[in-house]
Amino acid sequence: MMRIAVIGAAGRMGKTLIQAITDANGVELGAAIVEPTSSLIGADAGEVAGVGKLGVSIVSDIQDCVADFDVLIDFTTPALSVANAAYCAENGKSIVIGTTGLNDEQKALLAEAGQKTSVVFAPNMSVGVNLTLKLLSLAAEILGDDYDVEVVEAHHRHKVDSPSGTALRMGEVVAEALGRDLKECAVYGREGQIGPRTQKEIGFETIRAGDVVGEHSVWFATEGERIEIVHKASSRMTFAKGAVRAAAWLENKQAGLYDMQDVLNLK
Ligand SMILES: NC(=O)C1=CN([C@@H]2O[C@H](COP(=O)(O)OP(=O)(O)OC[C@H]3O[C@@H](n4cnc5c(N)ncnc54)[C@H](OP(=O)(O)O)[C@@H]3O)[C@@H](O)[C@H]2O)C=CC1
Ligand SMILES: O=C(O)C1=N[C@H](C(=O)O)C[C@H](O)C1
Repeated sequence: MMRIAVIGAAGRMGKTLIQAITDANGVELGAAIVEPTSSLIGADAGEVAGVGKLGVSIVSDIQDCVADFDVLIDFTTPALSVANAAYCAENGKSIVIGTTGLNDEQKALLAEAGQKTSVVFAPNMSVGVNLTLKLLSLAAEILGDDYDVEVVEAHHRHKVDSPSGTALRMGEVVAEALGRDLKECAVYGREGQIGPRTQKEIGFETIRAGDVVGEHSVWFATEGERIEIVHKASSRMTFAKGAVRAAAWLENKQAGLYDMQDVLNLK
C-alpha cells in the first residue's frame, strides 16, 4: 500500500485530497501536515477533512512524519513547495506538486530536485484540462497565425495568483504550436489607450469572483468566425483524483521532473 502525506491538509485542496485518498484503492493517508500556528495540530486528519476518523494525527513539521509516507502531495505556496521538493529529494521521497504561481527560478529548483527524486509538477491535475491542452495544440496548428488567441480564466475570490497556472500553460501550448515564445507575445489585462491588437499577441483576461472552482476558455478568432475551447471544473475532486493518480503512478519511477501529460500518457 502506497502511503501518501498531504501538506496544507486544512486547505481547500488539502481536505479534498484527503477525501480522494480515502476513496482510492492501493493508497492510504500516511501523514497530514498543517502550518505551525494552526489550531488543528493533533486533530484527526480524516475528521478535519470530513471523512471520519482515520487515525492520522495532524503534525506541523514534515520532519515529524518523514517515516510515515512514500509520496508527498503538495498544494500550498510556491516557496513551500520548492522547499518540500528539496526535502523529498534529500530524503528519498517522491512528490506531487499542484501549487501554481512559481517563478522561473522556483521552477528551476524543482528541476534540480527532479535529478534526485521523482517529481510530478502540473498546474492542473484534471484529465479534462490535460485533454484540453492536446486539443489546443491541434487547434493552433491547424488555425495558424490568422486567428487571434485569447485566454480567459475565472476562479474563486480567494485565489492569489493571476493568471492561473492552467491559463499560462494553455498559452504556452498554443504559443509552442504557433512557433512563438509566450514570454515575448503574452499581453496581460489590457487597459486604457492600448491601440489595436497585434497579430501575434496572446491575451490573458482574469476574473475573480465568488466560489468559481476553475473555468478556462481559449478563443481563436478571425474575420467571420470564432472557435472557443472551454473547460469548466465544477468540483475540486477532479484535481484531487488526478493528484492521487499521479502519486500512484510515481511508484518505482526513476528520478525526473514529470507532468500530468506523462502520468496520463498524453505525450
Ligand atoms: N494543480 C492543480 O490541479 C490545482 C492547483 N491548485 C493550486 O494549489 C494551491 C493551493 O490552493 P488552495 O487549496 O485553493 O489554497 P488554500 O489556501 O486553501 O491551501 C493552501 C494551504 O497551505 C497551507 N500552508 C501554508 N503554509 C504552510 C506551511 N508552512 N506548512 C503547512 N501548510 C501550509 C495553508 O495554511 P493556512 O491557510 O493556515 O495558511 C493552506 O491551508 C494554489 O497554488 C492553487 O493555485 C489548486 C487547485 C488545483
Ligand atoms: O487556485 C485554484 O483554485 C486553481 N488553481 C489552478 C490554476 O491556477 O490553474 C488550477 C485550477 O484551475 C484551480
